[in-house]
This record gives sequence, structure tokens and C-alpha cells, in this order.
Amino acid sequence: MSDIILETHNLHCQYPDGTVALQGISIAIKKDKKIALLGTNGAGKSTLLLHLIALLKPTCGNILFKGKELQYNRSSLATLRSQVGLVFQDPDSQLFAPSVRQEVSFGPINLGLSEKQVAERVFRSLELSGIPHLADKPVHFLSYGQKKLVSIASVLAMNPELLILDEPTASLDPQNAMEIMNLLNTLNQKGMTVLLVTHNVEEAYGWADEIILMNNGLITGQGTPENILSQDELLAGNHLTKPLILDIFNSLQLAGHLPENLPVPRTREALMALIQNNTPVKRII
Ligand SMILES: Nc1ncnc2c1ncn2[C@@H]1O[C@H](COP(=O)(O)OP(=O)(O)OP(=O)(O)O)[C@@H](O)[C@H]1O
Repeated sequence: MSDIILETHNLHCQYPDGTVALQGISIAIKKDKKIALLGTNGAGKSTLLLHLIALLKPTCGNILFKGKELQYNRSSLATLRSQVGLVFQDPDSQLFAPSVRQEVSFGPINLGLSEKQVAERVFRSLELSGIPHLADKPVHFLSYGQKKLVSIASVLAMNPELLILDEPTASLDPQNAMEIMNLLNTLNQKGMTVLLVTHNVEEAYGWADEIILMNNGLITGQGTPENILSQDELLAGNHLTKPLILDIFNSLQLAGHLPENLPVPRTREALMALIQNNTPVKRII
């Protein structure tokens, strides 16, 4: 069986006002991966996500869900949306119920689950998201970061196989951003495939298994973080800068302080270990 959950073929999107947002997008989202989608403002990232959960229908091109061409009928869409969840960039455009518990219950109730099953899903999603203490709070009293967590919890309650998030850490303080990235790692370790949009190159470099670059409605790069985010020309063409860890590592190699044949570090700790293990010990006497 194929390990591709969702794939797009030559997807085009033209909005009714004439704006061309996608100009032939072909991507494949593989099971169990952590994928970061990076691109300039207006590149078409959110438009692509809306196509992936069929909130928009492509002008031309098609989408395959688990190998089958997506049909835009009720049962096909219900199947897709029970297995692929999207967390919107702005929680206020996603949250509408009066309390957190009601918000997170909404999806499972719509799936027709029993009261007990709904309660279990809500409990589990709130636990995973680290917000069980907010269960009975009115949503409109919550901080922005808390609302982000509620919007993630409400999608998790659907138990999706593929979780898609549009800029989940935008406007969050570093601690809250780190907690969300840790949560996404935990979910991935439990077998969930995660695709996120971010403008944060450092975040994408440290977290993702795969990077997709978009510019002007086109895919401009796709591959491992080490490969894609080390290419100076590609980065400049996409208005991105090299991740700091990679920049320091490359500079140390260029200056001859580190040998050529080392594994490329993805984290600060890995870079520090390479420096400690490969820097000649200075003689004191
Ligand atoms: N409903 C719409 N009607 C007309 N044009 C739209 C609509 N939504 C988006 N666009 C346009 O489509 C293009 C792609 O927008 P999109 O929001 O997908 O980009 P993005 O990569 O997500 O940008 P950002 O990083 O700023 O969120 C932009 O030119 C935008 O103005």
C-alpha cells in the first residue's frame, strides 16, 4: 500500500476576482512525516491548505486522498474531513461555541459518536493540548495563545490522520510557541502526519523532516531541511535566510575549524557537540 495520504496534481486556483493564487502545484504528503511549508506573503500557502481539505475546489488539476481522486460530494468530503484536520491561522475564525468543552465536542458530536465517546475524545484532546483546566471557560475570555490551543484541541478531537496547521506559532511568545511545537512532535510520535505553514525558518529547520517552498503560486523547492535550507540562491529567491545553526556550521567548516565530512546539525545541542568533539584541545603549557 502507498504511504502517500494526500497528493495534488497540477493544482491551479484562480479566485473570482481574477487573482491567480496557485499555478500548478504537485505535492505528495507522506504518512508519518513532519512537513513545513514555507513561502513569502501571498505565495498561495493558505490557498493550498484550503484545497487540501476541500474548502476550495481547484480551477483545474486534482487531489488524490489515499490514492483515490477526491470527489466533491457529501460522503467523499465527510471521509476526507474526518481524517484530515485544518487548524486555521486565526483562532477567532475557527472558534464559535460558548465554552471550550462545547467547542471541542462539536466535531465528535457531528461524527455521531455516543455521549461517552464524545466525552472521552474531549478529555483526551484537552489533555494532549495541555488545557484540561480551561474546559469550562468561555472561549471569548481566553488569551490568544489559549485560543490557539483550543483550536488545535478541537481538531484533535476528530482524531485526524493528517493534521494541517496554518502558522500555528505566529504571534505566540517563545514559551507558547515551543509548547505547540513539542505538542506537534508528540502527535507525530503517536503516528499523526503533520503539515504546517510557517514563516519561521529556524522553527522549520529544527522540526521538519521535509521542507516545501512556495513562491508566486508555484513550488520552488522540496526536500530535506539540510538540503533545501542550505542553498543560498534558492533561499534568496524565496526571500528566506539560512537557519542560524546551519550558517554557523557552514562558516566554521569554511574557516577550517570543523572538518568537511560531519553530519549536518539540526539543533543547537548537536552543533555544540560537534564543536566540542572536533575542536583541537589547546595546550596550556
Ligand atoms: N478570497 C480571495 N479572493 C481573492 N484573492 C485572494 C483570496 N484569498 C487569497 N487571495 C489572494 O491569493 C494570493 C495567495 O494568498 P494566500 O493567502 O494563499 O497566500 P499565503 O501564502 O497564505 O500568504 P500569507 O503568508 O501572507 O498568509 C494572494 O495574492 C491573495 O491576495
